[in-house]
Amino acid sequence: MDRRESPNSDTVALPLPADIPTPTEVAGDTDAEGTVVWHRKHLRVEDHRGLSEAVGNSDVICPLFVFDPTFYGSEGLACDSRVRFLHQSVTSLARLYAAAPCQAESVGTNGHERTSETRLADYGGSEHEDSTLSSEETGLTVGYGAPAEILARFVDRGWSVLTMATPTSRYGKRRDDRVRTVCGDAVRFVSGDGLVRDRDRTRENWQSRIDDWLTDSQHEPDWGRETTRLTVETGVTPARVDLAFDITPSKRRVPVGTHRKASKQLRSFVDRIGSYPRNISAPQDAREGTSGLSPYLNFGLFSIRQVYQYVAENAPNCRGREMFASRLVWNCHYNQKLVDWPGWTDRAVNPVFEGRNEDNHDPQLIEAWKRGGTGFPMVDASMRCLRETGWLNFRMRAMCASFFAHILKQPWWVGADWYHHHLIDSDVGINYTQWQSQAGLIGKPAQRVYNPRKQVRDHDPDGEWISRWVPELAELPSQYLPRPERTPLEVQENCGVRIGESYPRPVVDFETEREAFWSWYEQQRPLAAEQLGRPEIAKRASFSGGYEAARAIADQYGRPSDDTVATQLSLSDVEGGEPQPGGTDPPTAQRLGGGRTVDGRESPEVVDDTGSVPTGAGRETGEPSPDDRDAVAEVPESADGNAENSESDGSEQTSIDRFD
Ligand SMILES: Cc1cc2nc3c(=O)[nH]c(=O)nc-3n(C[C@H](O)[C@H](O)[C@H](O)COP(=O)(O)OP(=O)(O)OC[C@H]3O[C@@H](n4cnc5c(N)ncnc54)[C@H](O)[C@@H]3O)c2cc1C
Repeated sequence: MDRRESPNSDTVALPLPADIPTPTEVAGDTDAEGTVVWHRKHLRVEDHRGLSEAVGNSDVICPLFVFDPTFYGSEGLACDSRVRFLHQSVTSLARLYAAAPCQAESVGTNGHERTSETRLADYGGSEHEDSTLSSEETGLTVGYGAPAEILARFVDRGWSVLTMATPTSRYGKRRDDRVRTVCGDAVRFVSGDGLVRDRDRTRENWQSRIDDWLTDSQHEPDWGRETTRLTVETGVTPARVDLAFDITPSKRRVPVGTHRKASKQLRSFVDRIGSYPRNISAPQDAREGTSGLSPYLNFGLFSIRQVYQYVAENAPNCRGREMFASRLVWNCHYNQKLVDWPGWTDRAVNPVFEGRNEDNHDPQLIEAWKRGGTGFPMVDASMRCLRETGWLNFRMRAMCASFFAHILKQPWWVGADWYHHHLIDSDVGINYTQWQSQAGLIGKPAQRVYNPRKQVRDHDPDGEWISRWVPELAELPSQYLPRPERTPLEVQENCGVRIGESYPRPVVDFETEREAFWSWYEQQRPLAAEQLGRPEIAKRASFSGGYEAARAIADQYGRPSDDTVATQLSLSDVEGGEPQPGGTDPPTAQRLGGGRTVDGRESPEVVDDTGSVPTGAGRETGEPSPDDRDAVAEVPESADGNAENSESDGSEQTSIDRFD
């Protein structure tokens, strides 16, 4: 296993068929049923529906994790620091299984030598951060190879396979399809994450479904049934894979992937949840002030529900608790989008915007953005922080994405892939959907454009954050940080910071590019809105307000009906004639409470299901606009009460008035 010569994804290394005993052999009972619990992302033993069902219905279980070579080759977009986090998490999971209170059997690869003992549970998890595991410490079978081929070997030996469904795209989707093909009825993907998969119109009553799921009892394995757990000792361990692929993490301050650390992080966050609302926006406050749970949630060391319920039971009733809970719902909301349309990673959700900025592709601008050399200090500090630590708060992620797409005018997916590579918490369901949203590819009537200079004044007025990440600006008096290029030469001389030499001038003119974007977006808006009126595009966009929300935008902002036919024809050209998923059902009326509608009529009613205060048409369409509540709360209000427009150099987002 060498990273430079990564094995073909069809390679099956371990375990070999001869290593796998049948359930009957393990249990010593001819009627014994055995289930492989295949872990992919939900790396935990609590609130895990697949595991609970397996323990409830089988005599023998075999928890399995497969290291898939594909993720270590060209399709593996993760940086080494995230790979290391995964390896630590798998190790920690193996230790949790080893401590599970069940009869434990293990077979070695050299001739079925069997050991057996009963272990006691210690669900606190281990402190160990290294990925080495002695045979006593592991209760997890670890394979290396193409998952479908490894699972098929278990199926051939009489095992069934249970796994938790996860929102996937690209390779993950192909892998799961292949597993279904190869294993047939022997494999079941169970939905245990609150997302809706069992209906076409997934957004109908979505909020009440998710509320029910969040407050419902957790799935707990009933170990008292005397289930036997089998471990096939394959010789593959996270440490070995780490070594074989020469995983060399270079980031600093990366969280450690163990269940114990995850629990500590959650407990410590609950102690400081009261100050969460005021720590969200400024990047230096957010580092310690938000929960820091995203990598643990992404790899599933906790379920969203476990965190939600722990906070509900242990945190004081305060605004911070409410805001945090709404963000857990956003996690589900964005992941539901990926369930509804796996194309989010590759194509613009609104066909009007397919290919947006591809003609402008400029490797030098992209490089300046990636390395933090754009001449906009807040962007540069954020991009350097991302590369060095693998984390940024929401506002800085959104600002850099907005800057990349609207001001540098570069293809959104290049930026999204860069985030996906560097973020320790990269969750395909959130990262790519957020990118498309920030890059304006959905076609919502109002589109936010962050102003990086305003962000300096609002969130780093003393330059603490900027000095840390852009040390060449540390000596520049802080009043010049929003626009270093306007620093008088005399001041530059005195402080020793030469703009254009030690720090770059802006790579583009912000105001010109923003104006160009606004007028372009204004032109595109009717076309984009009209597309949202098509059921298949509404399904893709997956607004929390469902089809009705998308239809409402189409009705209010789409072209007059006379133009509709011509527009649809030209738009299908834009789409390149690709097949459209979904049917053509007209939207049905939906009651969601609230009573206001986009066009002022009575029903259908739509609701903002996150409890946030969305901007522009978001509020009207039921599409949550993450972070807006905080943006509004934290920007001082101007005399006219319009918080967003209080800056002299223009607002950070297009106002809805601009379009009306
Ligand atoms: C362009 C862009 C890309 C993003 N990519 C990711 C990603 O890959 N993975 C990821 O977890 N978050 C992503 N986010 C959302 C958000 O920035 C992070 O969830 C948050 O910064 C993680 O830190 P935390 O756990 O301390 O957050 P907290 O504020 O403590 O939030 C708690 C949890 O709520 C969820 N959450 C918070 N904000 C959001 C949001 N806006 N949308 C959806 N869920 C949210 C996350 O699971 C998070 O861990 C992205 C945001 C943007 C603008």
